[in-house]
Amino acid sequence: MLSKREVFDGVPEEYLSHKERYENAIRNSVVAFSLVRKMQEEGKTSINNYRDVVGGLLGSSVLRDGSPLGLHYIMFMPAILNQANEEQQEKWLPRAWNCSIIGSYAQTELGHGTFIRGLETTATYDAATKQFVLHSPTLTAYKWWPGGLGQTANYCIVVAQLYTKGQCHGIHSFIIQVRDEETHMPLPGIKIGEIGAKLGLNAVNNGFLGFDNYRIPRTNMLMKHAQVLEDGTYVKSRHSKLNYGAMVFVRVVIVFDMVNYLSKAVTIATRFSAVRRQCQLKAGETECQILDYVTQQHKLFVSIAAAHAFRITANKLWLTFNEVNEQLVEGNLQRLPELHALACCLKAVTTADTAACVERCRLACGGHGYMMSSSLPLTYGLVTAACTYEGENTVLLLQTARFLVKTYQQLDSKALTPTVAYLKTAAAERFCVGWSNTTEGIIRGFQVVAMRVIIMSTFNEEVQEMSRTVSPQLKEVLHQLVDLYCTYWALEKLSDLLLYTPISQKEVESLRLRYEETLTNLRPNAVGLVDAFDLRDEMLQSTLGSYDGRVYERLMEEAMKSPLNAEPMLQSTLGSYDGRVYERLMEEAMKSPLNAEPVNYTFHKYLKPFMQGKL
Ligand SMILES: CCCCC/C=C/C(=O)SCCNC(=O)CCNC(=O)[C@H](O)C(C)(C)COP(=O)(O)OP(=O)(O)OC[C@H]1O[C@@H](n2cnc3c(N)ncnc32)[C@H](O)[C@@H]1OP(=O)(O)O
Ligand SMILES: Cc1cc2nc3c(=O)[nH]c(=O)nc-3n(C[C@H](O)[C@H](O)[C@H](O)COP(=O)(O)OP(=O)(O)OC[C@H]3O[C@@H](n4cnc5c(N)ncnc54)[C@H](O)[C@@H]3O)c2cc1C
Repeated sequence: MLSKREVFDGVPEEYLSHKERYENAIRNSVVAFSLVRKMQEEGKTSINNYRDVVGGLLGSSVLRDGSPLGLHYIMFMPAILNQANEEQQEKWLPRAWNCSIIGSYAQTELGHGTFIRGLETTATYDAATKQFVLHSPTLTAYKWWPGGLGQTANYCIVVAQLYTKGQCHGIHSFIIQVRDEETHMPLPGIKIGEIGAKLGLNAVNNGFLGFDNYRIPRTNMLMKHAQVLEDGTYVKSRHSKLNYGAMVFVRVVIVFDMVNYLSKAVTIATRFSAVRRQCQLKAGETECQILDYVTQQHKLFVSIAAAHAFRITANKLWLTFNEVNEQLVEGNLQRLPELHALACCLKAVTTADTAACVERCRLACGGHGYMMSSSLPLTYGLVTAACTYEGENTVLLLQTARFLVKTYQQLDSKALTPTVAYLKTAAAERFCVGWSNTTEGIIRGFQVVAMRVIIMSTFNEEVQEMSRTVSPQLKEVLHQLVDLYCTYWALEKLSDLLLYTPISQKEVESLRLRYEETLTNLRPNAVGLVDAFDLRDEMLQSTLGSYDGRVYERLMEEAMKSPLNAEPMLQSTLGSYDGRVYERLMEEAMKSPLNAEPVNYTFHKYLKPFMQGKL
């Protein structure tokens, strides 16, 4: 539906100013998300399947550098669903769902991201007026990063330290209006703006937000789990981490996003490698397709396998997420720590691997991969952001490690849930069972090492299952992909396997041979495998990766669109000699042209009619 709409104006985004990019993004987002509303009216989408619909739109080329409306769907609505009581959901969800209000999620502050218990924003209950007073006591307490908050959202979920009857009860969430619904002007007591240009996601309109003793009604605290009664009495949640549910949801969604980005990148690089010819094996011969070089296959094929492995794992994670949430509704919190550990681990592993794979795809395209028109630099900008947002990867891996160590310590006393059941056998098998160079053998080795096993065994099990119903030819290719994924990681993580399993030098050598043979066996199907991702040219938006292979013609056509470039400046807000990091970040943010006016014209022209259902 999107590709039939007139959303592109023909000028590559790279040549637009920061402000124009925002304005373009609002226009395109309104067109794209009005489709969600249309599908909703036609009964084609509901709150239950909107992950697919919204995920698809956000991953589409129309919103190729992100969307200022993304957070509204990805975090604002899920936070209301997860943290608001029934009455609050009835009040806010219909308005959010039809976009008559647009929201963001404001948790991170200028001085605090990972350690959320250390947030500085306060929400102090005033029983006399039945209001909370929101305040940012310092510069480092300013909210910093929330998507769409700069000039787009008029509401947001704010995470703040709750004070009542003189006591702090830790961080809680509040729904807060930041702009007037009619004029879109910031409300008194609210200081709001955009944080400025970034490595990628420049259309997202990430914002900052400060409060000057700003008052909201008591009922704007999200009270599904913990409550503040009218007289200021605090009622505790049955589990302090239930309020973190929206973060867990987004971590699951991110795994799906990575499948999308990885399949795009590897489609572009594989198609290009079939077109590109470089070097002669013998003088006078035609130059070779670079896809025929084993080194090139080594760069690319693991990404094809990983895209399938991640998709299968994402689906399984989604099922687990829904199962555990159903149990939470029934009051059973037993699997919450497992879900948290799984979501942290898979978000971290898939974003880190995707970022590495996308960069390899870019390098695999040589100089042309460095062109913005290849779409690979932009894709890298998007995936590397995911290594940081929604929980920095190292920190998330430490959360999973904490859960694994705790589980391991209780191995004999506790029944293990399916995703960690391998710990029991792995502990018993360590060094006792010999090494085997088969897929199952490698998985067993990784169970001992306890790394990446989730993804690998899920991929293997699912392919075994599929093999029962598909043609022998397809079965063979699917098994080659699983083999490739497992042998690749066995060779990458040799030091772990050498430390913790009895793998021998001879077995390592034969593993290398097996890996190279699998690359060669996959070569004839490489282009077919990426075609099978079924990504339309309009979605890829790449000069290198289009289906028809007109790489050189497209590169020239794109080059012809270039105006003269302004010279870039080399400056850093973070690294100056005087250490005025936060002051400089704020000074730079204030230079953003978007902050020069309190309301951008796109609000009146697009957002407001959209929010009022007139578009
Ligand atoms: C298109 C996509 C757009 C995406 C836009 C991006 C949006 C954002 O980035 S929003 C901001 C996201 N921010 C973060 O993700 C912050 C990361 N930090 C955290 O999640 C947490 O602070 C933490 C997990 C690193 C630690 O939390 P903390 O409260 O300090 O934890 P404690 O040390 O007090 O307790 C640890 C205890 O709690 C368990 N736990 C932590 N989180 C959860 C959870 N979500 N669910 C269940 N359990 C959780 C943890 O496992 C520990 O348990 P025990 O070992 O039993 O003590
Ligand atoms: C593109 C983008 C969009 C975002 N969107 C939003 C949004 O919509 N809403 C929102 O609220 N936030 C948002 N964020 C903020 C994001 O959630 C944080 O940046 C993220 O949680 C990491 O926190 P930080 O920046 O404070 O990093 P830090 O925690 O300061 O990390 C810096 C370094 O310290 C290390 N480190 C930190 N703690 C530990 C530890 N305990 N042990 C070992 N190492 C540690 C990290 O590994 C990292 O190497 C966004 C960020 C980005 C980049």
